[in-house]
This record gives sequence, structure tokens and C-alpha cells, in this order.
Amino acid sequence: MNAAIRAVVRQADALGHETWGIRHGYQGLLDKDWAPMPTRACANILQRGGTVLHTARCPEFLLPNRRAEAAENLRAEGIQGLVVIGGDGSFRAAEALQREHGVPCAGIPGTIDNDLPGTERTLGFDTALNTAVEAIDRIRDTASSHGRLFLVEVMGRSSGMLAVHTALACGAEAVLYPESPDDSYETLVARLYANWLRGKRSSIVVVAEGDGLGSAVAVGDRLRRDHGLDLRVVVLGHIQRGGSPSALDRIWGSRWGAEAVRRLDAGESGFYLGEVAGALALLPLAQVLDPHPSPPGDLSELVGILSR
Ligand SMILES: Nc1ncnc2c1ncn2[C@@H]1O[C@H](COP(=O)(O)OP(=O)(O)O)[C@@H](O)[C@H]1O
Ligand SMILES: O=P(O)(O)OC[C@H]1O[C@](O)(COP(=O)(O)O)[C@@H](O)[C@@H]1O
Repeated sequence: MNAAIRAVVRQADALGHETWGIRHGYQGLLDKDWAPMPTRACANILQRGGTVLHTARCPEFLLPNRRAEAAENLRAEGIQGLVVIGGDGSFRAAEALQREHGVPCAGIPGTIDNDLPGTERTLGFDTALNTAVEAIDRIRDTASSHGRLFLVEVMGRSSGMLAVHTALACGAEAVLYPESPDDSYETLVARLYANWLRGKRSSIVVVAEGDGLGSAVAVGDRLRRDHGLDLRVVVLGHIQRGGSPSALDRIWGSRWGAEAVRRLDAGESGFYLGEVAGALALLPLAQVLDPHPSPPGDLSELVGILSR
């Protein structure tokens, strides 16, 4: 996200605009928690994880009267356009601000869940994916040395994108995720047993945090109880959400940040940016109301086929 912030500030400066940084997300709009952000304020942030502007959940923003206040605050301060970096909640808020109050908004996709409609990439996903894969590679050493089953929980409250991509990239034996069409306990047991019969003595199952069967701990307890397995559970948790961003996340953050400003400067608004087939994509903000994309079915199928 810091790559996008830096690009917004510096592209705006190059076009002769002043940028103000709003701290703590929408809460900052309500509290007027903002300040001018000169280009030098962005020194050395490109490689830093998190966001230098901080973030916060702001439930009050769901109330129309609070959004009206935020729009008024922006108008009174003379802020002419808003670049929002976030996931579908942040974009829903931006869509409402623009539709209800005419605040010109531009969205830059930022969520490790990679679950926004119309874009194949969101900032943070590539970094989180690589972090999870690196962690599981390490776990694999113990799994294979001790001949053990590991259940590794990755983030994804309502999305299996991170889980499925992680599973494929680390050669997991199975993946459980919320949108899966055949996510049953029986299918999992049958898969692990078939691998056992093939001579496989260690397995890794990637579990998305929001999977319908329950957490990795719950699934692990059930397997232990039913089959007496000496398995281990690892919850990767917030380790996936931090750290220095990958090169791809930095590059797309930079491209999207600059593009958002160029388009606002040209009088465009009510859009968010994305990536489709390697190219920068432009989407209407209202598209965020579409159903969120599911992990490609062929990828999760491949996890099973390749782990024989
Ligand atoms: N439907 C909505 N209408 C207005 N504001 C919303 C809506 N959904 C979320 N928001 C605002 O956007 C913020 C970020 O949304 P959230 O779902 O927490 O994160 P994300 O942007 O990562 O999906 C919320 O804290 C809230 O202030
Ligand atoms: O427990 P927290 O800090 O709210 O974060 C966990 C949740 O945030 C997510 O990582 C998504 O976060 P972002 O959209 O901010 O990247 C979900 O996958 C996860 O359920």
C-alpha cells in the first residue's frame, strides 16, 4: 500500500497538485485526521509493509448521515478528489460517497484476499502468498522427516484465493476453502487415505481461515479423534499480512497510484483500477457490488492431481 501512497503523492506533485494524507481510513474523514503530504514525506516507504497512513475499521461509515458529514468535511477543506486503497468494504464506501454526495473517488485494490470483482490482482496478495509458501516450505521439512500430517491455516475469512494459490505453490496434498464445491470431511479423509496407500507418509493440508468445516484446529481435532493421527496444526495468522512487499506488489502499487491520479486530473472518477491478463484495467466503482470472485476451480483440482 505504501507504494501506492508514494505514487499518488509524487504523480500528483508532478501534475501540480497538493496531496493530503488521510489517517485511519474513513475514521480520518470523520475526524479530519489529515495533513498535507509533500513528496519528501514518502521517502523510504516503498519497501515498508503496512500503511504509513494507518488504517481502522469505521462502522459509522455505514450510516448515511456520517457519510454526509465526511463529504462536507472534504468540501470544506477544499479536497477535490479521494483515492481509496482497500478492499470491497472500502470501495462500497467510496461508491456511496460518490453516488450520494458527488465526491470524486478512485479506488486502488488493496487486500491480501484478492477477492475483488474484475481484477486478477490486489495489493498484498502476492506478498502474503509468498510469505505463506515460504513458511510452508519450512513446515514441509518436519512433515516429511517425521512422516506427519500438518494442517496449516492461512487467512481468508470469506475467500479461498490465498489458500488455493498457496496450496498449489507449495505442493499441498489438499486445500479446504469457503467456496469449494466439494469441501467435505469425508472427501478430505479419502484423499489423505488414498495418498497413504500410494506410499505417501506426510501431508500438508492448507485450510482457509473461513472454511465451512471449521478452523484448522477444529478439523485437526476431528481427524485426531477419528483416526488417532499424530498431526500438527499451524496457524500462520498475521505473519502473512506484514513484511516488506514483493516486487510485483510494489510495481502494481506504483502503477495504480499514478494512474488513479492521472485519471482524476483528467476529470475522471467513480472507478477503480485492476489487472486483467497482465494489463492495467479500469472498472466502474459500482462493479464492487458484484459477487466476489472464487478461486479458479481448475487450480484447486490441480492441487489434488499433482499431490498423488
Ligand atoms: N457497505 C458499506 N457502506 C459504507 N461504508 C462501508 C461499507 N462497507 C464498509 N464500509 C467502510 O469501509 C471500511 C473498510 O471496510 P472493510 O470491509 O473493513 O475492509 P476492506 O476495505 O478491506 O473490505 C469499513 O470500516 C467501513 O468504514
Ligand atoms: O483479524 P484481522 O486483523 O481483522 O484480519 C484478518 C482478516 O483480514 C483479512 O486478512 C483481509 O484483510 P485485508 O483485506 O485488510 O487484506 C482476512 O483474510 C482475514 O480474515
